[in-house]
Amino acid sequence: MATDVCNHVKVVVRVRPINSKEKGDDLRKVVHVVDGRMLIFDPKENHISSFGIPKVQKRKVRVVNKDLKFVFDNVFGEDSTQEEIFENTTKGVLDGFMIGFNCTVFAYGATGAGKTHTMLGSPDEPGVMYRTMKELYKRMEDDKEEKVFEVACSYLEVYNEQIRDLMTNVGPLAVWEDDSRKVVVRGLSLHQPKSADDILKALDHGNRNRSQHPTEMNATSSRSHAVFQIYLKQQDKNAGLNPNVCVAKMSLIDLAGSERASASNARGARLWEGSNINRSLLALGNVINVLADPKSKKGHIPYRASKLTRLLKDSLGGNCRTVMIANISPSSKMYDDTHNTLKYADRAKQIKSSLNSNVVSLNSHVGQYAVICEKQREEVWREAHNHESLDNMKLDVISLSPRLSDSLQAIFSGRAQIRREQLDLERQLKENALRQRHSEEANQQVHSFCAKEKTEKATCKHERRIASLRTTQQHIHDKLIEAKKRFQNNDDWLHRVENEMKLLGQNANPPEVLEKDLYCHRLELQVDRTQRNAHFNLNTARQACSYVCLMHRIQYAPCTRLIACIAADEHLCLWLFCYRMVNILLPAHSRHRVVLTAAGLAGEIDSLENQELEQLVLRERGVVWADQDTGEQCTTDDGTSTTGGDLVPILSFSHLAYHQDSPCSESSLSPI
Ligand SMILES: Nc1ncnc2c1ncn2[C@@H]1O[C@H](COP(=O)(O)OP(=O)(O)OP(=O)(O)O)[C@@H](O)[C@H]1O
Repeated sequence: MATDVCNHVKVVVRVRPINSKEKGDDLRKVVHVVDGRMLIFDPKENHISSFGIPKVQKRKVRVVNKDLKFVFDNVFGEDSTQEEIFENTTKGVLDGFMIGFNCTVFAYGATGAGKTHTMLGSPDEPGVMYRTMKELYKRMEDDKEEKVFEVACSYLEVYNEQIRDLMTNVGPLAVWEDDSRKVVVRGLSLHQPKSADDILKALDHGNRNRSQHPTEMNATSSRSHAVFQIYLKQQDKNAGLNPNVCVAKMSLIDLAGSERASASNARGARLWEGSNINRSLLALGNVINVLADPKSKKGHIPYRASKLTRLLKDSLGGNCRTVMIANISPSSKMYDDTHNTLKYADRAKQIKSSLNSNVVSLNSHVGQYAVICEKQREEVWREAHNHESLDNMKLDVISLSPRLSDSLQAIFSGRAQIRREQLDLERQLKENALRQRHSEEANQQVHSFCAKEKTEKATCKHERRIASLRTTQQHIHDKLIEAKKRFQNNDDWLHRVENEMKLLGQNANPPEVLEKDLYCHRLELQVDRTQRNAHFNLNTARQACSYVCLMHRIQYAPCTRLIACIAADEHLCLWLFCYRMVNILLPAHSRHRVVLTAAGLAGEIDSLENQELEQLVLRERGVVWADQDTGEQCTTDDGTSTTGGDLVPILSFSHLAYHQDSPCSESSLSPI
């Protein structure tokens, strides 16, 4: 179903009716709609209709007929209705949207060709935006028994390469990509309409803020690209423990007119405006060209060339279902513009996109998604540093610095993500080891105290459990290896960016601003790591203590006094430490209270308290280990000695099975 809904970019053409300005002696129709899919541009004599005047006399403007045949997914003639347009464009796209695909519908065409009429319409004849929302609300209502929906929308314009929130009339706003490479406009307001009519009001409100100026072709010409975005989050109501959450974005875009500045006789500010419009439309065209070119390897898609293409990055060719509505006038007055629009639309028709639904199973595919994210981030990097542009342009600090800065941002957020995953996997490994050990212990105890029939049964159960735990362990190991590889890739990528930074600076020194950027990222990562390690240590400490207490039949409760000082980054020492503390310290002293302190555990224990605790620990260590041969040594079951640095025996838990050798073995067997 999904591939059916989403296997190509749909391109439709809408021909608007001739208006009064286009009815003149020297004008004629240059578009002949053959049927619902085909039109002829600048047709030969026999197709030409010349507004009721004998055509032969009226053919003054163009001598040569191009007679170009264009085929599109749909061609709508002059008398097409708003309803028809909606039914054949966005309505179909809504099917994909409802199952989690990003969707984009945009109206392209010269000034006065009918884009705003198509997208927005009028109160009497509402356009695609309103009808889409109405249909969306209807579908949500139909599905409300099975799903929980949340809708939000935003409305912005891109005017003179600046983004402005049309709902709040605030701007300029910055566009960037978040960790998962979703396009985000910083500071853009999101609204939660209750009904489609709310939307109509919001659109009306937003449009009053839109940049409009009269042009020769249109008295109320929109000089900006208006982007209306709808975000839909849905979740199955009855999906049990594994609910599918799906968030999709639909962008409905009324582009600014694509006319050439020379044709529109623009001057001054209007000329500047026009050149910005054309620049972004040209950038959009270039993106479409690359996406449409079957020979292109799609290595570099120039999304970054304009604000518009940056905004549409996840709306063209990527994980997105796209409909382009090309609006044209049938009049020869707009001959060149119409021809250009048709060529543009024809090009867009070639885009083939491979789509993925945004449905994410909450507890699966995380690793897979992380891999995809990494790949995508690398793509950003490549895009930002494509070699052609580096060779051709002199290294320009002003233009390249922001790109490198973006790359650093992407690299470090990827890095933090991988680190978090690694830490989580390590924790899972620990837990798994703990469970295996626990099972071993339980089995041993059954063997020591129970009758033969019971031991056989217990062994069987134990073996099954161990087998399953080992499988899980292997699985976690694999994931760790995979995370390691991703970290390596991230590292390579960072080195490349660092080299670029050096190239960009002088005497192999990166520009100061980038160096600071890099330093800040490293610092952030370090803080993040320390905090996570501290939490990790704390949790591990709790588990270790409860486990060790369990083994020694000590009640693990707040009233138990065990002092464990855990050095950040050395969580493995913890096992040794807890073991010693419980095994050695407890029986020798009557104070039994668990105090867990982790270095760097900011916020939980202030430094004074920390110091006091450390001193207390050291004092107690001195007392406890005065009994031992050497300060930090303890004897394991096989007679070898371990230190804090020699962690293998600790990790194998071998010493725990032999607590009878320890000074506290007897007392530890009886609850305190
Ligand atoms: N299909 C149509 N049926 C009837 N009137 C139309 C149609 N398309 C456009 N018009 C009318 O033509 C005029 C110009 O249309 P519109 O403002 O939609 O053009 P546009 O492409 O958005 O122009 P611009 O880029 O300058 O904003 C408007 O008065 C509009 O009502």
